[in-house]
Amino acid sequence: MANSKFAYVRSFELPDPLLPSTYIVCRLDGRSFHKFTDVHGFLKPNDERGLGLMDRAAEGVMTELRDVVLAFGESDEFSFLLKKHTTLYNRRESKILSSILSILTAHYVFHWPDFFPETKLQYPPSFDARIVLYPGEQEVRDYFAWRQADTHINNLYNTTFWALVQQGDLTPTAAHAELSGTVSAQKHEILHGRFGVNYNNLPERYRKGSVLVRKPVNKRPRSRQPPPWDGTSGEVEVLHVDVIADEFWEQRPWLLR
Ligand SMILES: Nc1nc2c(ncn2[C@@H]2O[C@H](COP(=O)(O)OP(=O)(O)OP(=O)(O)O)[C@@H](O)[C@H]2O)c(=O)[nH]1
Ligand SMILES: [Mg+2]
Repeated sequence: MANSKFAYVRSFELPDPLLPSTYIVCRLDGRSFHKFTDVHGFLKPNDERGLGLMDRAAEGVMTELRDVVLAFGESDEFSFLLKKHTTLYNRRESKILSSILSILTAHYVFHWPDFFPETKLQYPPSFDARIVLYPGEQEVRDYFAWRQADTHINNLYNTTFWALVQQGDLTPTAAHAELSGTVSAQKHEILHGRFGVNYNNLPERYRKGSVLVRKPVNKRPRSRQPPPWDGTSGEVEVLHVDVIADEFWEQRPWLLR
């Protein structure tokens, strides 16, 4: 057969399965979003439209890939958690990573006009992605706590920085110098004392990031047999929770099953 002479090249395609019974987390991050947000006139430090669009794109991922049970987003990044025993694409790393990446990017572009009706896309935005495997529940909990701590730290810094620049008329260099070595209480004090801003009254989405949670199936099966179900319904809920810590996971045990 004509084909057989060439078919050996297939053997160069190596399998890339992710370890079974581990938690798969895929994190995406906007490529050069410093420039992208500047070119498209995003408000500083937080643009409600931009963050809403990221949430919408992440929801697209969760709608298309039912095994994604949780997502957390801040700034230009989103992390997706797949259910522990997922068999999506036979757990092939490249398939899972590239699918999540392209679904999010496509939704970001597709929904752009809904969030930025007045702003034409000047060039195609893109994202990078990585997959990390976590062996147990504790690492998964700590992972999301880590990302959310990052949100708190960055947002407090950025909010104070831009208040000093925009309202305090400091140069960016002077604002950086003023904030250098300050702890969070001092930043709260600068915001409150000098600009009358109570940080805790800023929108939750800015301070806490966005959490997208797959809702559980509510229906009880007729028979006593456990249903052959994957533990999740299709519905996705968008939350802005204080801390993604113990209580959060205990209230939603299906996420780590
Ligand atoms: N003005 C504005 N900028 C934002 C907003 N969200 C994200 N950004 C920008 O996006 C950047 C995200 O940080 P990084 O991911 O570290 O930087 P990056 O330029 O995307 O660089 P790479 O990720 O390394 O490609 C921030 O530094 C901001 O410049 C927003 O709501 N408003
Ligand atoms: Mg980035």
